[in-house]
Amino acid sequence: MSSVTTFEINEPLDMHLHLRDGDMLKLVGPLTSNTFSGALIMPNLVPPVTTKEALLSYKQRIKEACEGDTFEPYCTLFFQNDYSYEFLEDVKDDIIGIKLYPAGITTNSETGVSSMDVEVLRPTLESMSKLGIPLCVHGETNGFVMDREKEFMPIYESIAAAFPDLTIIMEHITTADAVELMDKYDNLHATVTLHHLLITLDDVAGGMLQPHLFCKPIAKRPEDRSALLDAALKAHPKLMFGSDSAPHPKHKKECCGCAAGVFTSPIALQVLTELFEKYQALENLNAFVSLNAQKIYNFKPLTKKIKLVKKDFVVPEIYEYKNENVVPMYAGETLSWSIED
Ligand SMILES: NC(=O)N[C@@H](CC(=O)O)C(=O)O
Ligand SMILES: [Zn+2]
Ligand SMILES: [Zn+2]
Repeated sequence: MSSVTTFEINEPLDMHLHLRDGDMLKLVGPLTSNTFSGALIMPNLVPPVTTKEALLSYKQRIKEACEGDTFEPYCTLFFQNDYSYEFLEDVKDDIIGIKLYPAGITTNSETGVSSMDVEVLRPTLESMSKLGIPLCVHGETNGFVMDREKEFMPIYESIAAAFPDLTIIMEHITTADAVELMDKYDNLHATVTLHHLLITLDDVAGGMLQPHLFCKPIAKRPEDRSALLDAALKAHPKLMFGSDSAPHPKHKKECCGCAAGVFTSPIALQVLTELFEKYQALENLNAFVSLNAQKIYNFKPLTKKIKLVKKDFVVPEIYEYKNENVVPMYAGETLSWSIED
């Protein structure tokens, strides 16, 4: 049996990424821009990105932090019920989509929408649909934590049915229900993270509590992980890679009241390669981390070829810059694939 020792990924894209701001942005930005051709940047800053000025200046700060002529930040706005058609028309070419958060459901979502009623959301969604602006959604209710995504499925259905021309992305799906729903409406798509392909609730809380694996939505059951993994390994055309890499400083994770978010940027491509190799699905990896997103969002990314080699990579215990720091998933562990320098 021949075993693969090198693998090339073209134009890797991370379609759900948190880069934060200030020194944290300077710390984590390069850890994505070194290997990815582009990424969809989440707008949940404090305060969230809701104006053209905030959007353009954030994009500029990202470009500076990422020294990016080889990395494109695809920015998003934080959904509001009262965006006017004229405003959206004006900002359309500067964004890849708009991110909708139910109020208070996850990190920095306090100013999200308080009703998911289609009629309440209609004005903004109608304009987005007309202008061809995709809608990205954090799809969780405020129900029992393991059922929040499942309970959100009827809401996705109501939006998908009411706005058949609106491209909708169910962000960071974690359940078999969401995988199933994706095929029911032409306009429904999804991102899935690396960690949700790997872990279940058992890894988070089955033994000693693992704060670095705590995120929203919480990791679910083995059967959910299997459904996600099956869809990813076959590069289901409506599914894209979105790391949801969400850095929080170590003291906000290793404490009482741990912040939600798993930091995976520096290990994402190595671990994806390991995973797709393990299941003999490497031929589908380029579609999962790039081509599917290009088709769904209809764009051409910057050219970038990343070569992975089968060589041990010891994941740093911590990444630091000035007063900021962040602990990556698999800190201190050894991965079997590395990025070639
Ligand atoms: N996923 C998370 O647990 N946290 C994200 C927010 C989000 O994507 O919901 C963050 O911004 O920290
Ligand atoms: Zn989210
Ligand atoms: Zn996120």
